[in-house]
Formats: sequence, structure tokens, C-alpha cells
Amino acid sequence: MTEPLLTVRDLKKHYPIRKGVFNRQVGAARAVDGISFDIAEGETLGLVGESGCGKSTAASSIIHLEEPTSGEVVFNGNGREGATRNPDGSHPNDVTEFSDEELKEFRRGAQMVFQDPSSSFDPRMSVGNAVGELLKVHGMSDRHRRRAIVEDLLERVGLSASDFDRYPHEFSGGQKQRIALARALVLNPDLIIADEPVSALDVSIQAEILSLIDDLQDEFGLSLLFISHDMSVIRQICDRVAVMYLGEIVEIGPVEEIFTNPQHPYTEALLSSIPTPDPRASVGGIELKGTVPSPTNPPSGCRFHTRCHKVIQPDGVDVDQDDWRGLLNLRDKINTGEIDVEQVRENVAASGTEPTDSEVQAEIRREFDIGETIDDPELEETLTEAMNLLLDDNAEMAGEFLSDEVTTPCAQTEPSKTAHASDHESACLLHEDRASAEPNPADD
Ligand SMILES: Nc1ncnc2c1ncn2[C@@H]1O[C@H](COP(=O)(O)OP(=O)(O)OP(=O)(O)O)[C@@H](O)[C@H]1O
Repeated sequence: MTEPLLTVRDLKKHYPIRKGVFNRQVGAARAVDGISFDIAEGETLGLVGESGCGKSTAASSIIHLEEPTSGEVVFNGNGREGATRNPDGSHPNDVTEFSDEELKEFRRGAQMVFQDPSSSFDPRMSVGNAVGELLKVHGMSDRHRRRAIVEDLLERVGLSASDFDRYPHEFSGGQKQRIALARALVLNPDLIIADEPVSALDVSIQAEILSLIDDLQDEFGLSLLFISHDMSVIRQICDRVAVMYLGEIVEIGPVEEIFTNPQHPYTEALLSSIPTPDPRASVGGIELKGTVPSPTNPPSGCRFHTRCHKVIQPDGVDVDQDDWRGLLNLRDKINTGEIDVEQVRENVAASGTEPTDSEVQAEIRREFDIGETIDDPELEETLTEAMNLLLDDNAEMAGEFLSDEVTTPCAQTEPSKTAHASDHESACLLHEDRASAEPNPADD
């Protein structure tokens, strides 16, 4: 088997949080928290997730714009192919251990393209010089040769050689992104990391740039790590995709497989958010509510459990799944003191006369998508009791009451990876249950 061009293993980037006059570290933002994947030669791997999932931090740690906290990034390009591990287990191609000289060499072979093409150019430098600058930095002193290389590249990205002497403000956003691609290609790299390269562009221009990236990849035999929050963009350009949530990869696999047979509820939710021209298709769609929690204090167990539509019910409980999600949300909001009963009372009163307690309770149920009765009498009783306490101004006890019974295994156990089809893995407790339920041929 040929070796991957890039191997990332258990990569972490934690930003220390400091406070006080002594600037003591009081915690850490675990922006990237142990991600692993490979990228083969000529392959495009997508990294997808909502804003704040850690995609950009992963990119800058891989390319060593930032020092990772731990983990390994093995880059087998730049003539470093075929290297084997040292007797002490370290790898000679581990970027995280590179010397300054090796890092300079690495930067020839691995380039980055950023989201905003406008801010990545010096307005006072002609685009030809901006593209050719890297050649100069890397020792090409012949000005004519540099110019010939850059003019050729400008043509290959769909501009013209005569654009060499023009300035960034003379170009549109899409054209600037073409120039950024020319600049990334000028040192003939093996790997390009593109961080949301089309999200700042109009949709019509996005398609042109994606198609250009696709063509350049074939022409230059590039490997790509393509970062996007947009699943439809990922589908157009990637061979495989890694889905990232709160610093972790929750699912990885071939694009077609992930789109037709997603396994992780987070992937399902991201896919469900793709706009479709058919209005009926969104019926029954999964709404991803709220935002990604802070990486300074990620949820225990499965990090997605606080937003998951498939969050598991404990043994002995079997209620409507929407009711279950609502109960967990209600429990959390009561525990964080975020339910303002007086405000709810006022809201209900606004639509008529002074509301009764049961009207206020009904409104709270509605806000949390909890049905009129839960089909588990014991749980219904617990909820009613908790609501009574809440309306009696005893939120603390209401929270405790609910917390005793409304619990999920997803908050207790960190899911491990489950393999599905070849090269397709996800990390969700639901799959672990299913895997253990499947008959093991060895038991026969
Ligand atoms: N220098 C920093 N110090 C502390 N926290 C940081 C730092 N940089 C990023 N973070 C946090 O790390 C998390 C991941 O950020 P990151 O920018 O990598 O996410 P992202 O998925 O790329 O999102 P976006 O698309 O919005 O950039 C966020 O919660 C962010 O606030």
C-alpha cells in the first residue's frame, strides 16, 4: 500500500485561558481535541462543521502556523517519501518536530489558501510580484524567470499574463481568489489547505472557483484539505469528508457514502440543512438548534448530546423522542436558572386574562416541544412535580427532581469509533449498541 501524503494523529490544540494579576492558567479552550485522518496523494479530504468546531485551528496547526499542543503530523511530500519511523517511535517527517530549516522546506510543499482573498494581498504590490514573492524568498533571484513562471500561472488560473502588473483593487473577489490560488501553486506544492476558499464569494462565482480548484488539482497532482461549513460545497469537490464537532471528528468516510448513508446524528443534521429546490424535501428536516458549546468546558460523554435529536433514553424509558429532547433541554435550562417564570406568565397574560398555573405550565411545555402528556406515567408525574416546584419559585429543587430521572447515557460515556462500510467510521453510542446487538460470527 502506498503511504498517505499526510497523516494526522491525535492532533490537539488547546489555548490556555489565563486570569488575574499573575496571569495564571485557569483552563483551556480545547479547540482541536485529538483528531486523526490521512490524505492520500491526489485526494481531496473535506473538513466540515459549523462555525467554532475547530476547523481553522486544525488547519493552522497542521501547517504549523500555530504550534500544536500535542499529536503528530507526518508529511511525506517534498522528496521525503518512504521514510520510516525512528527506533524511538518518532517519525522523521513529523512536522511538529521539524527544525526551522525543515519547516522552511515544508512550506514549499504545503500551502494555504484563505477565505478572504481581499485581505491576503498587499494593496501596494502588483499581483505578479505578490505571486512571485515566494519564488524570491525561496532563492530564485532571476527576475525574468520569476516573471515567466508567474505569467504562465496567471494564465493557468484563468487570468492573463498581462495582469502581472495590475494591482489587487483592480480585480473582483473571484479573480483575487484565482490569484491566491496562483500564489499557492507557485512553489509547486504537494498539498494545499484551503480554508473556506469560496464562502466569501457569490454563489455563481463559487462554482467557477470550485471547478478551477478541481482542474488545478488534476493538473498539478495535488492533495487537498478542503475546509467548509457547507455540505453542498463539500459534495462538489471532495473525495472523502471528515465531520468535525467541538474539536473532534465524529464521522469520516467517502463523500457519496456519507451523503447517502450518514451515521452520526450531527452529520444528518448538517445534511438536513442543505437548501433544496424542492420545498417538500425540507419537511421532517432536522433543525440544529443553538450554537456549538464553548470548547473551554465541553459537554461530558458525547459532546453533541446537548443538541442531538437522537439522544439516547435510559433503560426503562421509552417516550416520544421529541418529548425526550425537550425534557433534557428543560432540565438544563432549569439547572442554569434560565427559565423566567414571571416572564412566561406575562407572555401568556398578554394574550388574555391572568393565566392559571396550568396555562403557564402548558406554555413552558410548548416552548420546549414537550407534548401535552408524556407516554410514561412516572416521568409525567416527575415533570408535573418539577413544574409545580418551578412555579413555586423553587427552581433548585425542580432541577434536582428532574436531574434524578431525566438522564442520558450519552452524557456519561464517550463514544468510541464504529466502522461501517470500508473506510467509513463514526463515533456515536447508538452504533455501539447496534454493533453489540449484531450476532458475532465467532459466537456460532
Ligand atoms: N487564540 C485563541 N484563543 C482561545 N480560543 C480560541 C483561539 N482561536 C480559536 N479559539 C476557539 O477555538 C474554537 C474553534 O475555533 P476555529 O476558528 O478553529 O473554528 P472554526 O470551525 O474554524 O470556525 P470558523 O469557521 O468560525 O472560523 C472556537 O471556540 C474559538 O473561539
